[in-house]
Amino acid sequence: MSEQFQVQIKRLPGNEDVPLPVKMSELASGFDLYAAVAEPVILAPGQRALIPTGFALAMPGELEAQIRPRSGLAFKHGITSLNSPGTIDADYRGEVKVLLINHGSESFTIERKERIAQMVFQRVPQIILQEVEELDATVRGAGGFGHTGTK
Ligand SMILES: O=c1ccn([C@H]2C[C@H](O)[C@@H](COP(=O)(O)OP(=O)(O)OP(=O)(O)O)O2)c(=O)[nH]1
Ligand SMILES: [Mg+2]
Repeated sequence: MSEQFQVQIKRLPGNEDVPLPVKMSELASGFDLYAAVAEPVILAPGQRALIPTGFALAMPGELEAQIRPRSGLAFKHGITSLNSPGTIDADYRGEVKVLLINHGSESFTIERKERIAQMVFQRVPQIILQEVEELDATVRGAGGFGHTGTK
């Protein structure tokens, strides 16, 4: 059994009909998120919209939640999360929202209670940034952005 964490979830008023996030298989990484839009939202090609989920979270301080796209929506319709992975900070108590964009060639309608994205919890190590005058030398040095190949 892997490590377990208690994460509190609060359904926001008026969303009793919207399912809370759910794992679709036993070992799924993510909890699928359901749209809590009052009315269907039509996303024309190139358009983006902030989609409410109808819930808020309180998680232990060593965690974050990431909002990731659903690959099926991306593959079939070009619908993805624009700021992927979206970051839900442990101290955020507002409604979790999903920033969707339509990269497809046809309009896509987001209906209430439709599964629009997934939420993966991650451990975030506590980091103390230490300012120094010099960094240690490495073979790579400052090489980056494709310097190891021609493409
Ligand atoms: O996909 C997302 C991304 C963020 N948030 C919420 C939770 C997160 O804790 C907060 C801030 O997100 P972020 O730090 O990415 O945005 P920012 O533009 O830096 O805003 P802020 O100045 O509020 O930190 O917004 C969402 O609900 N969904
Ligand atoms: Mg921020």
